[in-house]
Amino acid sequence: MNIRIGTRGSKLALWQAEYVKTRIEKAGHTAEIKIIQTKGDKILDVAISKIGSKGVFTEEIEAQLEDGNIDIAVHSAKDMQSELPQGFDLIAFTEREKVNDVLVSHKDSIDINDKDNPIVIGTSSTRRIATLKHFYPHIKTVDIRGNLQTRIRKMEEGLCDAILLAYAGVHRMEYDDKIKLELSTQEFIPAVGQGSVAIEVHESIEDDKKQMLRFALNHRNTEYCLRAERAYLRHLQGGCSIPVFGLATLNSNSIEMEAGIISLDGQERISMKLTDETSRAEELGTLIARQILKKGGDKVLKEIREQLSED
Ligand SMILES: NCc1[nH]cc(CCC(=O)O)c1CC(=O)O
Repeated sequence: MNIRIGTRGSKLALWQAEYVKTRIEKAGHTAEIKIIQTKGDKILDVAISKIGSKGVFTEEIEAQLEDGNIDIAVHSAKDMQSELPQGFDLIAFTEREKVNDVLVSHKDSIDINDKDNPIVIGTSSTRRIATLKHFYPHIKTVDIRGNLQTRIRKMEEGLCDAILLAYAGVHRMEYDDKIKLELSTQEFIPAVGQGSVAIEVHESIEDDKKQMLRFALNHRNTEYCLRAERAYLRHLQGGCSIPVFGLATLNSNSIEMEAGIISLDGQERISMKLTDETSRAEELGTLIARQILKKGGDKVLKEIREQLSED
């Protein structure tokens, strides 16, 4: 079989597409990569949250899937909305990379606890900003956009002392030597889906192709975790600009998930941990979401939505 892979053209997106291509080839098939420009790639000077519509990085790719010009689209799982447009589905999740966030810097000494000379951290993620405000209130943050290469340049030009990023992306772009600190997943619980690559298809895909792709690309344990986390996100209706977090892990026969929400100012952080049978991954995600809402998450979520729509 030959699989046509659609992807954005960023370096990280291309790494993901190449990775998927190699896996398909190892399973004895062929694959080719088609780069697709999205609205999000063209508009670089406006905050994503202000471009407006959902799916600024996916619309054009989904159009190609629907028209049958490509068979699959490859995305960072964490960038995928919790509910896809009608007719689209995620059919595989690749084995998850280490899930931590890390501090990347060109400087030798980076001390996140130094209150006398607090470091300035570059990040645009509401989850990371709020988490820093909660656990490290002395730290200042500065907005930083662009791909990893651009962010590192801006940091080196003096915008900030360090940038806060997902280990997975830093490692894939081979900047490991700039990692100065690994944040604990107890404080910095990652974004839903962080570290895994998701395979999207349109429902018109042939069954045998779909099965081959699942066999070649899907990592079962990762899939259970991602299904739990995405169910959590779906129930909260959290988009990528809302500081919610969730991390599921598998033990021998059970799935454990810790998830929560944090107010934009970092003051209120609601989180909880629950365990269930692996086969009940989605129910677990939904249950945690319900409990979080009940524990005050509904109020925090409402506040966040109001604050985000004001700016
Ligand atoms: N939101 C951007 C994004 N989407 C995926 C990754 C890389 C790692 C991953 O796939 O989880 C990143 C960068 C980051 O958050 O540091």
